[in-house]
Amino acid sequence: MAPPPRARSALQAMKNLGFSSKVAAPLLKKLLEVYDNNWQLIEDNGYQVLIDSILEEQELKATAGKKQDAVADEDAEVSRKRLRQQSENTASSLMLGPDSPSSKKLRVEADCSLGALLRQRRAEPVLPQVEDMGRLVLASPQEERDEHDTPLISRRETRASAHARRASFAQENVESISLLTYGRCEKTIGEASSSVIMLKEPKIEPGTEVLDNSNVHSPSTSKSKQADSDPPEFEVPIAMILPDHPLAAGNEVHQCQHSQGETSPRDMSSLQENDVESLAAQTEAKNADKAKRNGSLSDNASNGKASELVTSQGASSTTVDIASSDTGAVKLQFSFNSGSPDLPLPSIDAFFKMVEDRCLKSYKFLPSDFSLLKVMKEMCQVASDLTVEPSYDRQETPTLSVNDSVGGSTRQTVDRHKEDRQEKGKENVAPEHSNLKVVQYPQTALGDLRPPHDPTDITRGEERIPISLVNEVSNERYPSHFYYIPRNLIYQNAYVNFSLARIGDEDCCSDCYGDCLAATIPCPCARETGGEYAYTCKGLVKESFLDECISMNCNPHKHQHVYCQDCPLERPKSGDAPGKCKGHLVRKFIKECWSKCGCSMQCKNRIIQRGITCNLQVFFTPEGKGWGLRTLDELPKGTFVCEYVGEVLTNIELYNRTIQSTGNARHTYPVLLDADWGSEGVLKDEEALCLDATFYGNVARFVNHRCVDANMVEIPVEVETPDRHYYHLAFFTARKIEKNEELTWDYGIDFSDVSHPVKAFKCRCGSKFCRDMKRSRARSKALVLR
Ligand SMILES: C[S@@+](CC[C@H](N)C(=O)[O-])C[C@H]1O[C@@H](n2cnc3c(N)ncnc32)[C@H](O)[C@@H]1O
Repeated sequence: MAPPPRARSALQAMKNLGFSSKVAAPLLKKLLEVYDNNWQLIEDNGYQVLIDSILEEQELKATAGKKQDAVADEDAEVSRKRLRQQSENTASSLMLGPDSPSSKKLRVEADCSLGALLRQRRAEPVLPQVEDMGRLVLASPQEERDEHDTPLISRRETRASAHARRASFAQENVESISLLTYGRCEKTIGEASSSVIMLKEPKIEPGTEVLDNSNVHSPSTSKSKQADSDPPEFEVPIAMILPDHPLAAGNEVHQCQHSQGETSPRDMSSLQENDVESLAAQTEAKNADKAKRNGSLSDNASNGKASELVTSQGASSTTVDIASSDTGAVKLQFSFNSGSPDLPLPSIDAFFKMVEDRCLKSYKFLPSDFSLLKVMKEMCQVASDLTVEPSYDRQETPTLSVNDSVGGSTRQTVDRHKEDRQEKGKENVAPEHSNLKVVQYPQTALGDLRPPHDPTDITRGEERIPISLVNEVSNERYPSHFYYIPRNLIYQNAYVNFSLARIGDEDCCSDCYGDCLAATIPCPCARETGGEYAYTCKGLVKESFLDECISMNCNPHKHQHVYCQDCPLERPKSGDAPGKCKGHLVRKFIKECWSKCGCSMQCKNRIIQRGITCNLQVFFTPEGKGWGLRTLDELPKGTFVCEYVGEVLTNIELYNRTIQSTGNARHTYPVLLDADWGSEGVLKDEEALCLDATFYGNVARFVNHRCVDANMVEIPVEVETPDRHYYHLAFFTARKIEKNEELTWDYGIDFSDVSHPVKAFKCRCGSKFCRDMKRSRARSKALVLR
C-alpha cells in the first residue's frame, strides 16, 4: 500500500538528505507512535526530529562497534553535511541574506544542533573564555536526572524546539545575542552524556541565575558581541510576574469587541460574504504558493485543518488554526488581514520566536523548553476543561485579541463551537457584541484548583528535602505573593561576575583531592579563615568562629566598621545632598571550596553549597508574627540551616521598590551585602547589592526576628567569586536548638530609626533584650502598675 501523502513527503525529504526510505521509514513510524500521530511535531523545522532520530541511530550503531561499511559512513557524512547546509539555509532564509554578518553565527548554531559545537569551540583559539566557561558548569543533578529519566524521543521534542529557537534566534542581529547571560548547548548525538551549560558573558555565578539579562553589566560586554552566543535557556521555572510588572496588568493584551461568533464586529464590516467565495479560490492558491515558499503560517500551522481565506477590497485575510484542545472543541485561530493580497504571511517560526523573545524580555523567567505553541494548546485545553465544570457561570465566548507587529493585524480567538455548547447543554453565553471580560470563576473554586503553595512541600521539589507548611492558628492558608527559589536570582541591574579566570591559585585548591579537611596541611581555601577551616569535620561551624560572629551581632559597636567616602546607600536619597556614610560592619567570611578546587563534593569545606539538609517546617506563629520557620529535629550548635535566598537587587532598585511599596504587606527584611564594602574602593551603583526575599526567596524569608538572643546567626560565605560585593549569606545555629523550636535571627533593626525606608514592625520577639523600646517601656510600665 502506498504511504499517505505526509509520510511520502517526509520520506522524500529524507531521501533528499541522503537517507533511504529503508532507514527513515521505521523511525518515522516510531515517531508517529510516540507523538500520537501529531505530524506537525515531526514536520517542524524541516523534519528536525526525524533527522535527529536517524543521525542518532547511526551514531548508536557506530558506537556499539557494529561494522559499518565505508560507503555507508561516507553517505552519513554527506547527509550530515547536507543537513548542516540545510539548517543554515533554512535559518538564513528566514531573515538573513547569505552575506549577512550573522551568517557565521548561523553556521555555529547549525553545527551545535549536530553536536559539533563543543568540538568546534574546543578547537577554536579565538574564544578561550567561552571555551572555559563552556566547561564551567555542568547540568545540575536535577537536570541530569531529568535528562536521563526522560525517554529519548520525548527529550528530542525538547531538543527540536530548542533547535527551532536557536535557528530562529540566530536571525536576530549579533548584538542582541551578545546580551545573553548563558545558554545551553544541549546534549547532542555523539557527545558525552552530560548536558553542558554554556556560560556566556556576562559571567554569572552558578549559584545565581539571571532574571533579566538585558542590563547585566560586564566589563567585557563589547567582547561578548562576538558572533558566538547561544540563545538563552533559563534553568528556572515558568514565567512569574512581579506584582508590579506592566504585563501583569495585561497591558499588552488588548481586549476587543467580539461576538459569540467567530469574528469581531470590526472584522465583520470588512468581510463581504459575497466576495468571499468568488475570490477565495484565487487567493487561496496564491497564498498557498507563498506559504509553501515561506514555510508560512498557513503551511506550518495547518495541522491537518483547512485554512479559511477571505478577501475584501483588495485586502487578503487568512484565518489559520494555530492550536486546539485534544478534542478540537476549542481552538485558537489567527486571522491575518494583510491589507494587500501580495503581502506574504509571516513564517510561524519567526512569529513564535519573536513572541517567545518578547516574553523572555518581559517575564524574565522562562524554562528552557518554553514554547508558545504549547502555551496556546494549554489555553485551548484549559478553556475546554473549564467549560465542562458545571458550577462555572460562563457568560460569554472568550476571545482574546492581540495586536502584534507580525504582518497586519493578528486576531487570536478562543472559539467554543456553538455545536459543542449545545451538545453540552451550555446556553449561558454572553449577549452578542458584549465586551470580553475574563470569565469570572468563584474565587474558592479557582483557589482549590491551583493552590499557590503545596502545603506538603513549599519548595515545590526545589530542595533536596521537602519543607511542609502548617497553620494551626488562623485561616491564612498560604503566604501570598511568594515564589520559592532555591538560589539567588539577579533581578535586573546587579553586577555579579564570576569566571574561572578570576580565581587565582591562591583562591582555590586545584591540587586537592577528596576531603580537604582530611589533609594534613590546610589548603589555600582556608587562608580566608586564618589558615584554619571554619568548619569542623562534622560539618559544623567551629565554636570560636561562631562566637565571634554572634558577638558582632550583639555588640556591633565593638567591632571594626568601614566608612565609605561615597556611600551607595546615600546616593538614591535624591533631593538632598548625599549624606554621610553611617558605617558598615566588617564581617568575618567563610570561604568554601568550589569548582576550580580539586576536592570532591563530599569535601567538608563545602557545606552551604549542598543546600538544606535539616528537616524544617513553615508554620503560623501564635504570637502575631505571621509565618515563621521551625526545626523538626534537634540541631547542634554551628549547624548550617539555610541560606538567605532572594533576588539580588542593587541598592537603588531596592530603594525604588521600597518607596513604591504600599506598606500593607508584611515586609521581609532585605539584607545588604555590605560585609566587606571597604575592600573594593568606591562601589558603583550596580555593585552595591542586597538580597530581597519578599517575592522570590527560600525558607529563610520566613525566619522571624529576635532581638539579641536569636538562635541563628548569619555568616557571609564566599563560594564562587572572590568579589566581596556579592556573597552568600548563610544561617547557622548559634546554640543547640530543640526539636520544634522556632528559628530566629536578629535582623539588626534599629527600632528608633524613623528615617529608615522600611517601617519597623512592632516587635513581638519575646526576648528580654528586645530593642523595640516603646513596647519594652510600655511592658515595664504595665509591670510596675500591677
Ligand atoms: C522576613 S519576614 C518573616 C516572615 C513573616 N512572619 C511572614 O509571615 O511572611 C519579616 C516580617 O515578619 C514579621 N515579623 C518578624 N519578626 C517579628 C517580630 N519579632 N515581631 C513581630 N513581627 C515580626 C514582620 O511583619 C516582618 O515584617
